[in-house]
Amino acid sequence: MAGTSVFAELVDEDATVFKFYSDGEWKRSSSGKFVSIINPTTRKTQYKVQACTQEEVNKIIESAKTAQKSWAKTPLWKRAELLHKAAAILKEHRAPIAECLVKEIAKPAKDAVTEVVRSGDLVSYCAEEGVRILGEGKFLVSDSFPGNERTRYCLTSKIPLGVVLAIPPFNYPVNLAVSKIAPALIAGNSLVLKPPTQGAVAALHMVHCFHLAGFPKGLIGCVTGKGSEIGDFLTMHPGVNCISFTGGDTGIAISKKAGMVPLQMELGGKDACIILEDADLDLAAANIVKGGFSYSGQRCTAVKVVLIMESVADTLVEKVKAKIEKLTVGPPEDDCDITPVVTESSANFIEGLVMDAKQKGATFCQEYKREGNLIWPLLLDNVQPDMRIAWEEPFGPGFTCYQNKLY
Ligand SMILES: NC(=O)C1=CN([C@@H]2O[C@H](COP(=O)(O)OP(=O)(O)OC[C@H]3O[C@@H](n4cnc5c(N)ncnc54)[C@H](OP(=O)(O)O)[C@@H]3O)[C@@H](O)[C@H]2O)C=CC1
Ligand SMILES: O=C(O)[C@H](O)COP(=O)(O)O
Repeated sequence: MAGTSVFAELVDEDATVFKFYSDGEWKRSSSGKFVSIINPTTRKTQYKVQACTQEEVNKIIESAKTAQKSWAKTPLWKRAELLHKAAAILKEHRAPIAECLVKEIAKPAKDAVTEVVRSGDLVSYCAEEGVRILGEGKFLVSDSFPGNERTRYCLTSKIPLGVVLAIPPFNYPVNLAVSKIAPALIAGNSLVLKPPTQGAVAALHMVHCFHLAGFPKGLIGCVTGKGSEIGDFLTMHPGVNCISFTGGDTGIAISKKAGMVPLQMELGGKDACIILEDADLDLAAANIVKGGFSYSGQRCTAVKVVLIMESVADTLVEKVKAKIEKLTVGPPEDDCDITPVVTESSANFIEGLVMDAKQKGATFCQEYKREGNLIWPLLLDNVQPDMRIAWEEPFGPGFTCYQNKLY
């Protein structure tokens, strides 16, 4: 269970509020304020995390700055060894972390376990690749450019940036956090994590696995609080040397405010699947449904638009409809295919796109159905360019649009 056994020190005495991680210790915020994490299925408060203050953010960044100096001098093999250890601990404790993913973001139970295991594998992969890539350098000579003799030599090697700020989104709070943490650490940087509010408790458990692995004090910090409240303070902080962000339009705002630090931005999208006349339609239908509806469409890689050649469109739509009928809809604990979307505001946003499409004449292949945050899978045919859903990212169960006339 979350916050028990090796994770007991993450929670306060009454086991409801999770602490933040600073200078190698789990702490309560002096703010005395908390952020509630609402279970998308029950729509009740599941956990609470600390609403950290600006002073606490300053302290975490200061510790990260100090710790990074000696970490940069730590041999590569030693950095890799610690990462492999963290990966093993993460995988060993997959059950309680997966439970958090089920409760915080309604990820289907099996997929939640997969996310944690995959995260462990990614940490090990980064450790291995890091040893190879960072161990390499380049030797350049000067006579490659006209007019120059071979009288000068240049050696290049990769050096760390310093303090990396990592901000992942809710849909993979563990996997998209370690995909920032592991590369940053193996390269000799320190790391400050601001997890998404929905998914913060899973992320805190993951951070504890790095703590248990024995990383130096202060090298990793984890600050909790609403992005809208502490986000600007973090992203504009002079102690931050690099920002790695994954999420939606928030990334555009961060890019404008962040100033002269390297930015890594993985933002939203509108992924298209193109079906040609000679396609294997059974295979295409299976992949469209998998791509469009896994984790209820809340993946940046989800299939969101399908462009089909007119001659095969009707046959393919029928095949996709038949597969949609077989999807199970319900709570993540039952490992249903379609589970509640992450927040009520996400569900409202999705509903807004659907109603706009309805008003403008899209064909509904199923009846639209919603209960709380749970939205039944829906396929819209004959979507036209003036409909919002043709362009905006629903981040919800399917809404794969068939634009028969676009080919
Ligand atoms: N390209 C890619 O690889 C991927 C892209 N995505 C995209 O992510 C989006 C869904 O994720 P979602 O979590 O809703 O995205 P958001 O952009 O809403 O949030 C992402 C992160 O930013 C934080 N945040 C919010 N406001 C600020 C701020 N002012 N400054 C700094 N940080 C802030 C959030 O914290 P808090 O939760 O506290 O608000 C969260 O941790 C979709 O658009 C999807 O396409 C998702 C996965 C992969
Ligand atoms: O960014 C995302 O949404 C995830 O990285 C998607 O990963 P997947 O396509 O492997 O599920």
